[in-house]
Amino acid sequence: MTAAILDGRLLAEKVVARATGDIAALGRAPGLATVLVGDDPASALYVRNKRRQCVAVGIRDLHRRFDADVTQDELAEAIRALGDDPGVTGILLQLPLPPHLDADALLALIPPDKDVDGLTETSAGRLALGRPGLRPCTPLGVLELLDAHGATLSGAEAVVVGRSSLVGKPMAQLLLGRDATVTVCHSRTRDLAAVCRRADVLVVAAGIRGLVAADAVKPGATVIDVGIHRTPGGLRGDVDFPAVSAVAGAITPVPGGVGPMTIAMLLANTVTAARTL
Ligand SMILES: Nc1nc(=O)c2c([nH]1)NC[C@@H]1CN(c3ccc(C(=O)N[C@@H](CCC(=O)O)C(=O)O)cc3)C=[N+]21
Repeated sequence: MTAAILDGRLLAEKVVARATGDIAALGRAPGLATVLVGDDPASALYVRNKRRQCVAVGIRDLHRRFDADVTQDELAEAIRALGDDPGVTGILLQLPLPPHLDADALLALIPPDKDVDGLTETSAGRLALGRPGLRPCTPLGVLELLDAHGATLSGAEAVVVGRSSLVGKPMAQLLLGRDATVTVCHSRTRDLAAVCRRADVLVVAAGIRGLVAADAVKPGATVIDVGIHRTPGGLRGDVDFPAVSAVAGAITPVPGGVGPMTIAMLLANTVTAARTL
């Protein structure tokens, strides 16, 4: 079998087109404040892509950049100011931060209704309790990919590999919200391959290159690869793509899978936040 390729670039274009229409209907431009600290090249690249796409759909680009040695207090003051600014409808604090900064304390300063990344305690609590709120972009993008493919989630066996606050945990909760039977695996999971083999829907967000091999995939399963690793041969994911695509029913490529969807859902969340503010 050769798996169907779930094209994240194509689907992202559709989500972006929808956001563009929604912004036109809104009648006023949302404003997204991206906050970048230091000059990690990967973070700088992601933020640049986010800003470029914002501008393309009619979101005002309210970028703030800080040197790597910025103090907690300076950054806190800046985030508070963005929170108070009515022209700022969304705030994204790019992670990771340099080790001397307390990311949780800074995230806590983002007003929940401007939390377009869905990472504040309030947003996480709303998701955990099944209440309306802003959801983290990457898991939301994964759900869009699954829906566009026509994957059945209700009653399905879903396995999530990874338990981060950014992806694994919210992913599991979103899948639960869609009535999947959800198992979460992590670095201490005994016989990872055996658990993964149960999955109809397998979402891999472990941050370990090539972690999931063909023997961890049930024939016909839908495999979503959230990993992203820069190698001499190009970008690779957490899934051994050549081997797994011979077994799976559908699979996301890296690049061109989940990554573009993450940015598209940020734009969608920015529209949602602007509408409710
Ligand atoms: N507060 C916060 N929110 C985030 O959403 C966030 C973050 N911090 N920190 C880092 C991760 C990573 N992330 C990606 C976004 C887009 C691509 C993306 O567009 N990837 C392209 C390839 C781009 C490339 O060439 O590197 C693709 O997969 O096709 C990848 C990764 C968002 N993150």
